[in-house]
Amino acid sequence: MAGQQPTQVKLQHSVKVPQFYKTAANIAKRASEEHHSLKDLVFNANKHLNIQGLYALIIKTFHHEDTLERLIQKSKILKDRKADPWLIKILITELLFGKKSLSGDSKPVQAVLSHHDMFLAELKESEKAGTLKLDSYKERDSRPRYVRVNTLSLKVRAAMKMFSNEDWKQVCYDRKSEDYSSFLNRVTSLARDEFIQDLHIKELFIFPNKTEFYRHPLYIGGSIILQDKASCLASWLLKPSPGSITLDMCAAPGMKTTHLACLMKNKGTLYAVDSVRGRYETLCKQVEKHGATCVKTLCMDAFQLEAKHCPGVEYILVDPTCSGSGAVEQPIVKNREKFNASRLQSLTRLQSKLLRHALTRFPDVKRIVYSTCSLNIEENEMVVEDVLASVNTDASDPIFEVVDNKLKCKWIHHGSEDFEWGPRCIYTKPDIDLTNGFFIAVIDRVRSDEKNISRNEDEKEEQKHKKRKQLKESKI
Ligand SMILES: C[S@@+](CC[C@H](N)C(=O)[O-])C[C@H]1O[C@@H](n2cnc3c(N)ncnc32)[C@H](O)[C@@H]1O
Repeated sequence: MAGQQPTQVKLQHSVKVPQFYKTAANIAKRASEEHHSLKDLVFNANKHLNIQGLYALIIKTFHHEDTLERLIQKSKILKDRKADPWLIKILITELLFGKKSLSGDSKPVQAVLSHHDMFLAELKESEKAGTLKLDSYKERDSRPRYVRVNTLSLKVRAAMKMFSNEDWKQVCYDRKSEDYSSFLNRVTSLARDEFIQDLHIKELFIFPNKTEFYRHPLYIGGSIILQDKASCLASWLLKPSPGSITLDMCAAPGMKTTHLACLMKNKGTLYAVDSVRGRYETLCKQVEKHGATCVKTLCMDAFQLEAKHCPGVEYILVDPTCSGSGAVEQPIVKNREKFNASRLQSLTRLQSKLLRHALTRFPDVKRIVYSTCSLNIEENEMVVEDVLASVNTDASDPIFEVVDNKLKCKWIHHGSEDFEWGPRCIYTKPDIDLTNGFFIAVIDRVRSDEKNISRNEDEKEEQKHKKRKQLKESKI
């Protein structure tokens, strides 16, 4: 009997590190060292894995990164071992700050387990000595919790009432006369049982940092959405009118799409496009969950998108893939030079191409919002400058212009003064605005583009001709 035991143990304990941890380590490494967007990497991971759990474990690893590096150094766990340092960090995080257990017979798991007592003792000692350093990463995320009411299923007043019935106390102020700095002071001093309506976006409520809403019935039922204020501002500044035709060119996972549908009161048509299948599927789920019935989703490359796919588009949101350098949950780039050299260039190329496509392919468009969650001028003002210069061929009589936005007097950070129109854009800054870092430019058509219109007329004529020819041929 005793001889059978090892076989049973082997069946339960794999000698391989579970795929979940390997994926987590790989994503953490790429997000940290190459500065890929953490959210993009997680969303694009193998969909058979628990995506939410994966994201949570990586975030926890970043939260504790300083501590983990100290433990690795003190334990010498990596010495004489070929193990991937990120895998070791992920495993220690799971053991100390996550599930608090690890299973399997793989060498990295066994190595981490063999240091368990030492890790615990070390943590205890630093805590006693008061030297348990708070991670810089954790300190950075002092943002409050933003809760956007899905006005397609719940009125703002009704939501206020529901929260008040749950014993939340609403901080009241006069939204018309309040200045932005005093408002920010109110937000920073929210008590644990208080919430406040946002100064700019009336459907947005602000709760204290890290208030848990994932199990709240309003969240589960799709009546509230947990969306950072900076992200809400992009759709809010585009403000498509109800009944209009709008295009969300880089839509997944759909946070801004569902907000746009609310602003349009589900009237008109909102085309929501994304080219990555997995992300597109999430977009469809979000649209359905939040009752955004005016949305038509399209899984396609935005560069293939022409006016015939979404006729009459008046408003366009261009929110492309970016470095995510403004996102608070994004780890600090360790190898900035490597990142700058390789990735920034390809990102800015993609961003310019998408914005140019939005400006030149849709003859009825009157307003475009370009936004990124990056604080790099290369991905923001420089992209806008580059595209406007190529589209406005006659600089003295431009077709498109960056215009002032509704935040003019109630905002602190604007775009760079190195660009004549820079101060008309806005930046949100984590330490000031208590949001993710974001850039938003509102671009209006100020005159029609005759060349483009005539080209479109030509295209229409050509299509009519083709149809007539096909009809003739089918009759013969
Ligand atoms: C920053 S995310 C958009 C976030 C989204 N607007 C939201 O608020 O939830 C950028 C998206 O652009 C998509 N994307 C990138 N290049 C694209 C292209 N050529 N055509 C369509 N979608 C593209 C990516 O798949 C990604 O989902």
